Amino acid sequence: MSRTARHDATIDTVRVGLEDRSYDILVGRGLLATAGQRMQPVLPSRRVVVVTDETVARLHLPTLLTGLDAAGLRHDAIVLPPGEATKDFAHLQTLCERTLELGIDRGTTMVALGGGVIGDLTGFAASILLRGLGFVQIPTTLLSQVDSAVGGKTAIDMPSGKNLVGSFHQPRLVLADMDALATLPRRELLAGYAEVVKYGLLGDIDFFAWCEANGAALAAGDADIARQAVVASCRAKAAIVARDERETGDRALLNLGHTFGHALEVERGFGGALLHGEAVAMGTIMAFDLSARLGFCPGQDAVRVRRHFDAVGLPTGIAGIREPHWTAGKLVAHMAKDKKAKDGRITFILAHGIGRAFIARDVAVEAVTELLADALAA
Ligand SMILES: NC(=O)c1ccc[n+]([C@@H]2O[C@H](COP(=O)([O-])OP(=O)(O)OC[C@H]3O[C@@H](n4cnc5c(N)ncnc54)[C@H](O)[C@@H]3O)[C@@H](O)[C@H]2O)c1
Ligand SMILES: O=C(O)C(=O)C[C@@H](O)[C@H](O)[C@H](O)COP(=O)(O)O
Ligand SMILES: [Zn+2]
Repeated sequence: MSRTARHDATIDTVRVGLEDRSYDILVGRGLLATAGQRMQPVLPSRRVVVVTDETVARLHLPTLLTGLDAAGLRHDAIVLPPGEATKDFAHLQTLCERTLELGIDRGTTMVALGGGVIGDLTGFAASILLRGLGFVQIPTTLLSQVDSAVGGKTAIDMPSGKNLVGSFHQPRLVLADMDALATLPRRELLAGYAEVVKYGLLGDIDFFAWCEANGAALAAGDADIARQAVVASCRAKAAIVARDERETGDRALLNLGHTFGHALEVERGFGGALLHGEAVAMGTIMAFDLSARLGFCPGQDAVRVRRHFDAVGLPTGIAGIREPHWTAGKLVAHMAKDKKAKDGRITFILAHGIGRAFIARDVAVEAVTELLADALAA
């Protein structure tokens, strides 16, 4: 079975079906405080190393540690600086050295407590430490709950591109505690929402309509709407990952908005001026605009996508972030380093309409350059 889902009063369970690497995603409240007991069945020993960032450590680490104590688990914590700049080689080295100094063994489990930065970095460290440790994801941002904690892509950024060094390494459990979202700044909530909308845009027009109806409430902090969004997103991602774990086909659809978005992130630098989800929102609009220009997609669908991102308060154009030295050519050069590129050609995720994304390998670079030049001039 590729996935299952059941509901038991407060906790939803979504199964990621990957044979002997299958695992559950639990979505609900109070999961940090009960994490030790919930993790125990997937731990090879009673020892865990929690990795988090300074902000999350202050807000949520004490609750998690209480939960680990309650289950009698031995734990250490490693706290790193917050932000995208931490997802680099230097912090990977620090994390590996500090973990090894703790005297771990192959039965030790790494626990990522935080957003996608901590999850991607910790997952990658877990995949290489002692040639592979188990790890558990405890995502605390909307983005990490709906996307990065699920599916086993782990990575660090390189100066030349996003996620260019990494591995596929599935977690053994994902605990998405909805209580954690209560402390998340609105800008981060919105950035995560861009990846929620992605699931509707790539394959489910009804879910996009749900987003149009509920996005404003989610952005305003409605916890029940957020929970529904997390469950629906995890179901959508689990289904894709179960049929294409290593992105040999369909999984590339999850990259909708990312060919453009990653190029914007690299050009802007990894310092927080542009969040990943914000770049994905801008990139998704560009992908729909390009689809419309190339005649694949009705122009009204591209307008509808832009209108929704605009309505919830996500940035929709690059005017606010571009710097004077940016050119369409530079952005295209970044895209050429994208991991989806094949035989020297950039791969794009385009759409025949809302909910109908497809993988396009033969897009004329002139059309992309023209679109970017227009966006830069707007
Ligand atoms: N592996 C994947 O499949 C995948 C998918 C999507 C994105 N990503 C990656 O995820 C990263 C972005 O993740 P992100 O958006 O979670 O960013 P992040 O990890 O930088 O977290 C955003 C900010 O929110 C703070 N924070 C986290 N939880 C909080 C909470 N509960 N309350 C208050 N503050 C909190 C963090 O300290 C940080 O400053 C990018 O590097 C992106 O490439 C990976
Ligand atoms: O899980 C996936 O597959 C994704 O593409 C999810 C994306 O939201 C995420 O940003 C991912 O890290 C991008 O992957 P990459 O392979 O382009 O680095
Ligand atoms: Zn993403």
